Amino acid sequence: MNKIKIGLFGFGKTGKLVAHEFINNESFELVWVAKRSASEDFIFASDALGLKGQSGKIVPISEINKEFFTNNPVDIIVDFSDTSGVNYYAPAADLGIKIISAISQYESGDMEYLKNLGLKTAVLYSPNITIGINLILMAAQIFQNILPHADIEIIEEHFRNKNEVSGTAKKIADTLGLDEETQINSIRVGGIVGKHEVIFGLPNQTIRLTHESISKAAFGQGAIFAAKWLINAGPGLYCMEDVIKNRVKEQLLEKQMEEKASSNYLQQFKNKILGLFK
Ligand SMILES: NC(=O)C1=CN([C@@H]2O[C@H](COP(=O)(O)OP(=O)(O)OC[C@H]3O[C@@H](n4cnc5c(N)ncnc54)[C@H](OP(=O)(O)O)[C@@H]3O)[C@@H](O)[C@H]2O)C=CC1
Ligand SMILES: O=C(O)C1=N[C@H](C(=O)O)C[C@H](O)C1
Repeated sequence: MNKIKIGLFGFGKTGKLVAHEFINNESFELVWVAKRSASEDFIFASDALGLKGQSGKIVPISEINKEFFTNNPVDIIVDFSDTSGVNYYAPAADLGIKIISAISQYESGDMEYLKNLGLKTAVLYSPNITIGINLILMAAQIFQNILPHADIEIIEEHFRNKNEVSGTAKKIADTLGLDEETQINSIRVGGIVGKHEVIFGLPNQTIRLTHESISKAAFGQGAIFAAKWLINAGPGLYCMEDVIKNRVKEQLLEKQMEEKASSNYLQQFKNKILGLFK
């Protein structure tokens, strides 16, 4: 089966781990990696990561344009750079290249821009692309519906020098209709990769939904999960919830088919047995 070709924006603290996951996944080929500055030391991302082969030619973002995309075709761009990465999406969308944007916080207006790009190609946006945090987000909405009177607070914990409030926490707050200014509590200590907790306070009990990214590899695994779905998606703007819901539907359908097949089999077996006594 043809491998899914990936172009990666960003080769920093997260991009390096994401590249590692894609290189080591046999369903994908990491074709190139674009970063802000040219690489002085390595030609390929695989070299920089100490991996065999020649995967992910490292190029400066200044080389990225329609001609580059035409000469270095990929199926999906995965963006772990920064908000400026969005400036390079349009020529890719024109060529039908799909886009996974994992930039955690966009400037105002950028989301509308992504929606417009979704008219041309499949665009998935996720401020936190781990499967786990998106399951928490889905569960938190269900809990809030069941417990409309609960007090809700969010705690987000990250590494010492993360300057901005977590984009993930803002998305959770926005989804639950919370006040970003007063109901998100940020902790910055050590090298915490990313931990989010949604606390539901009730008079006689407290419910806590917690997700912790132990390694940045979790973001690469989430991007892989998303890419395997997005490759078959039509134009539109999607989120991780769409991917997860689709997977749940597929699994329920498979289970229904299995049950139907087994009940048909049992019915045929019963008919054969009964036929022996006629
Ligand atoms: N959605 C998710 O699940 C997650 C999202 N993120 C987000 O990913 C982004 C990167 O995080 P992190 O790796 O920690 O940041 P770093 O600062 O460590 O890395 C940023 C990388 O992007 C490159 N870069 C900067 N601007 C551009 C550009 N315009 N085009 C291409 N490359 C560019 C930098 O290049 P150079 O090395 O040359 O300076 C660097 O390689 C952030 O927005 C962060 O919030 C992070 C984790 C999870
Ligand atoms: O900067 C990071 O590292 C992360 N940023 C994202 C955020 O701001 O929510 C996602 C993850 O928590 C890691």
